[in-house]
Amino acid sequence: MTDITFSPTSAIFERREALLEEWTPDELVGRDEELERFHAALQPVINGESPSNIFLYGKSGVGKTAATRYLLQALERDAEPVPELDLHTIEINCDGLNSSYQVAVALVNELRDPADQISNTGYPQASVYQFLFDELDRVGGTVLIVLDEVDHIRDDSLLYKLPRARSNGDVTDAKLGVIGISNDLDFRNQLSSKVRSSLCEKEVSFSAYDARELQLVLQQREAVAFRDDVLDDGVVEMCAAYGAKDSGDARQALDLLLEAGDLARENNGELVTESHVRRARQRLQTDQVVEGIRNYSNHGQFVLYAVTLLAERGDTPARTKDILSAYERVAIEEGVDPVSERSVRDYLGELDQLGIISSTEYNRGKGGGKYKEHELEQSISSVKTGLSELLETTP
Ligand SMILES: Nc1ncnc2c1ncn2[C@@H]1O[C@H](COP(=O)(O)OP(=O)(O)OP(=O)(O)O)[C@@H](O)[C@H]1O
Repeated sequence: MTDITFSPTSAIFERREALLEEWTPDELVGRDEELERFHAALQPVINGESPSNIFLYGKSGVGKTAATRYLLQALERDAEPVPELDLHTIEINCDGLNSSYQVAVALVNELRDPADQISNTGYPQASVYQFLFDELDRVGGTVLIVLDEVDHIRDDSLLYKLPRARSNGDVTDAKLGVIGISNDLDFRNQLSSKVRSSLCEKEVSFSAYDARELQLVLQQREAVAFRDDVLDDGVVEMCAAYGAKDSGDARQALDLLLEAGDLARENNGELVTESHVRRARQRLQTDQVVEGIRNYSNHGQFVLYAVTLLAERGDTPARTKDILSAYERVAIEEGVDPVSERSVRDYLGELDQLGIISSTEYNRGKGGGKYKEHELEQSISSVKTGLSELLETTP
């Protein structure tokens, strides 16, 4: 291998990390309405009253976690000089902690000394709850517990117990407030009414970002992340417009700006242009497609592989019956029983919906019947990258 060297390049970025997920801005822009309602719901805390339980919901990347951290930091700062207020906040992400039991253990451990932690098994549920209530009383004062991705908890016993702990007399010395956060818009409706009424005393819904709000978010990061005047006119507006059209997710809009900056840097450019944004978007979409295929069911992947084989031979667009025969050969080679024709049609429908293939229906007129033709919507190489794990095991 020839000598490879790395030398720092600094024409584009000033602080690239300001575009990464972990970076927390000092000020949260574009969320005025949400912040106002959330702020009002937290007001009892600073008044020394019992906190309300608050439920935040909205799609992914709309600033729920960021808003929570931002407001709780401000609340902690303003509570500090108030002598009669002793405020504690705890944040737990419930992703990966799938039961009330596991979340309760995580909360106990968060409140306890590192030397005094408990394990995830071996105690009856009631004992773990008792540990938790004891810890809360020991800490005392006002305790706000943030349960991010709360919809990952499969049973609702903790969600019933915790918000009512004080009124039920389980906790006497601490004033407790639960802040539940969820991306799953159905979660709230699926809760039993008794859980809903206590967990969701105050609700704050977070709307998807529109293009104007995304522009504010991006401009705030641009000022920190990029060198002066490196972004060409229209770059921020374009990222914001794509972001609003795709999903209204700030994370995706920030990723797009980062990828555009990376592309400009890879090309040794001195400016990030709209053309970089377009290419960055294509790259990110390809990444998403590859990821989508990777996580797709086995038979779905076999059907897609059949379409890919036909595409490689130049036989696409192909009719459903031809894909069906190709799929059956693939399944047999893989040593699995093929699924029914009906299921293959369903997979083709799903792949069309996902934008991985495109399907067109033809009608041959009277007596001729209808038929469909399918072809890949994505490049053969990105589809094969997505199918790579399957292809590795194909004899
Ligand atoms: N208004 C904003 N101003 C600045 N950055 C923001 C804003 N909203 C979101 N972000 C950034 O976008 C990313 C995603 O935001 P956040 O994690 O708060 O979303 P969320 O609604 O909690 O969704 P998820 O559950 O998917 O995390 C974070 O990096 C965050 O810093």
